[in-house]
Amino acid sequence: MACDAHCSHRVPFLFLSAHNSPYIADRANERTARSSFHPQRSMAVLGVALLVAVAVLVLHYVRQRGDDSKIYSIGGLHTWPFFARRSDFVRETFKRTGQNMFRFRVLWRHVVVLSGDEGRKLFFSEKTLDFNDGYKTFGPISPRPEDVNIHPAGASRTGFVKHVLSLSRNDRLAEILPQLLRDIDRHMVAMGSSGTMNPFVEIDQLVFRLTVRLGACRALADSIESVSTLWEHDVVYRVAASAPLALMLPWLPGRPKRDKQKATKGIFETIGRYVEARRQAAEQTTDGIDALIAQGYDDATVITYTQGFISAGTQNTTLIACWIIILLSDKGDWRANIIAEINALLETHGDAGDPVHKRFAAIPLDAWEEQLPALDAVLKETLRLILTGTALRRKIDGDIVHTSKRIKDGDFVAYLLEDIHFDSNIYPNPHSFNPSRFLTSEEKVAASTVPFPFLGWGVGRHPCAGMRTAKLEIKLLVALFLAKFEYEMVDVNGRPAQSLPQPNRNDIHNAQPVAGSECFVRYRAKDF
Ligand code: HEM
Repeated sequence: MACDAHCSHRVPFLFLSAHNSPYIADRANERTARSSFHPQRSMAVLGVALLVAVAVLVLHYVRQRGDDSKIYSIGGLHTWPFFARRSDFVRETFKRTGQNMFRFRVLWRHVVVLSGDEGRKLFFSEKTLDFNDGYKTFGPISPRPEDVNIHPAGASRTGFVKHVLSLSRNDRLAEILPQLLRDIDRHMVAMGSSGTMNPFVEIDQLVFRLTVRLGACRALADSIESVSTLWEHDVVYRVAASAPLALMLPWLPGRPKRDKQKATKGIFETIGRYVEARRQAAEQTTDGIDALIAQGYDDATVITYTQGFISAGTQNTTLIACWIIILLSDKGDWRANIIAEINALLETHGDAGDPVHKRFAAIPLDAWEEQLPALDAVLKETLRLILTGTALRRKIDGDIVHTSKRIKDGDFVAYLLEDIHFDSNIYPNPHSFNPSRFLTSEEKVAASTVPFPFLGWGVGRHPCAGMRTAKLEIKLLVALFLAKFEYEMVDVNGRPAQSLPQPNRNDIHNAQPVAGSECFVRYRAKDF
C-alpha cells in the first residue's frame, strides 16, 4: 500500500540524523575499539559525539521554530473520534485551536484538515489530491468485488464516471421518465390511502428500485423479488459497514465482516444472473447493463459498474428525498408553491382524464429540469443543510505548499462541507431551513464573492456524475408524493411530533435522525 511510502516520510528528523552520526558508526566498530582501549581517545570521541548530538538538537529546534511550513498538529492518536464522531471532532478541533488547518494521526496515517476559502479551493481543484484513496481508506465504503473473488479487468474510475454520465443523456432520461413515474405511482398505490411510514425505509425501497431501473436493466427492475433481495443485502451491508470498528479495522474477524461478506456475495450474484441473461438476449436495449455489454466490457466489469451505480445512486438520493419530505412537513407555504408549479405544468401538458402517472409523464424532461424553481430551491436548501459531512482526498505525486504550510505526499486530506454550508456570512442564519435564500439576490451576491460556495453536488475536479439522474428522481418522487398526499410528522407513539428531527451529522453513511428523535410520516390520500 502507498502508506509504506507515506510512513517513511514520518520518521523524525532526529532519529534519521542519529543513525547517520559518526557516534553510531563508531559503536558499530565497538569491539575493535575496546581491544585497543585509549582513555584519552575515547574521551575525545565522546566529546565530539556529544557536540554533534547538541548541534543536531539545536539545528532541529531552530528548524522547528523557523519552519513556517509546519501544519498545526494535534498530538496523540485520534482514530476513534475520526470514525465514531467525525463531524463533531473536526468542528470542535477547529473551534478549540483557532487554526485554519490542522494535522492529526489515525492509526499510522496522517490526515490534514483544511478550512476556509483557500483550503476549499485547493481541496476541490488541486489535481494531485486523489479522489479514490481517501474514501477507500476511511469510508463510506461500498461492496468490493475483490472480496467475492470478482476481478473487473476493464474497470477504472474514469470509465465508471463516463458510464454514469452516459446514462444521464437526454434521450435516455426522456425514454425512462414514464417508467420511473410508473414505479413511483405503483409504490404509492401500494402504500394505501392512509398510513404511517418510516421514510428511511419506505422511500429507501422506492429510490432503490428507481436506481436499479436507471442503472441496471428493466428485467431486474421489474422483478419485485430480485429488487427486494438486492435491497435487503444492501441494507445488511450498510449496517455492517457503518459500525465505527468495522470502518476502522475492516479485516477484523467477527459478525460485521461476515455480514458484509455475505451481503456482498448476494449483491454481486444477483446482478451477475441478470448480466448473464442480458448477454444471451437477442435484442439490445438502452439499459445500463446492455450498454456496457455493447461496449465490449467483460462480465466482471459490467457487474461492478452496475453495482457501483446502484450503490452511488441510492444512498444520497434517498437521504435527500426523505429530508425534503421531513423539512417540508411544517412548511405549508412551500408545499403549496411546489404544488402550484406542478399544477401549472399539468395544465399545459397533461390530460386530466389520464391516470396520475400518465399525466405526470406528459410533462417533458426539460420542464421537469427547468420549470420548477420552488422545488429546485427546496432541493438545494436541503442539500446545504443535510450534506455537511467530510469529503476526503489523498496527496499524491509529491508534497505541496499551501498558505506556507506543507502537505506531504501520502497525507490524507479532509474538508468538512459544513465549513461553507454553515458559514453565516454566505448563508445568514445557516441552521434554519430557508429555501428562499436561493431565490434572493443578496445571498446570491454574497455567495459569488467566495470560491465554491455550494458543494451539494461536488465542484471542481469531481462534480457529481449522477446529479442529473438524482435530481430527476427526487423531483418526480417529491412531486407525486405532495400531489397525492396530505401528511404530518409523528413520533414513535403516533402523536404529532413536537419538533422536527435533527440529522446525525456524525453518521458518515446516512445522516438519518439522531437516536431518540426518530420520526414517522402519517399520510392520507388527497382527491387528486
Ligand atoms: C442526492 C443525490 C446525490 C448527491 C447529494 C451527490 C453528491 C455528490 C458529491 C458531493 C460528490 C463529490 C464528492 C467529493 O468531491 O468528494 C459526488 C460525486 C460523485 N457522484 Fe454523486 N451525488 C448524488 C447522487 C449520485 C448518483 C445518483 C450517482 C450515480 C449513480 C452519483 C455518482 C457520483 C460519482 C460517480 C461521483 C464521483 C465523480 C468523480 O469521480 O469525478 N451520485 N456526488
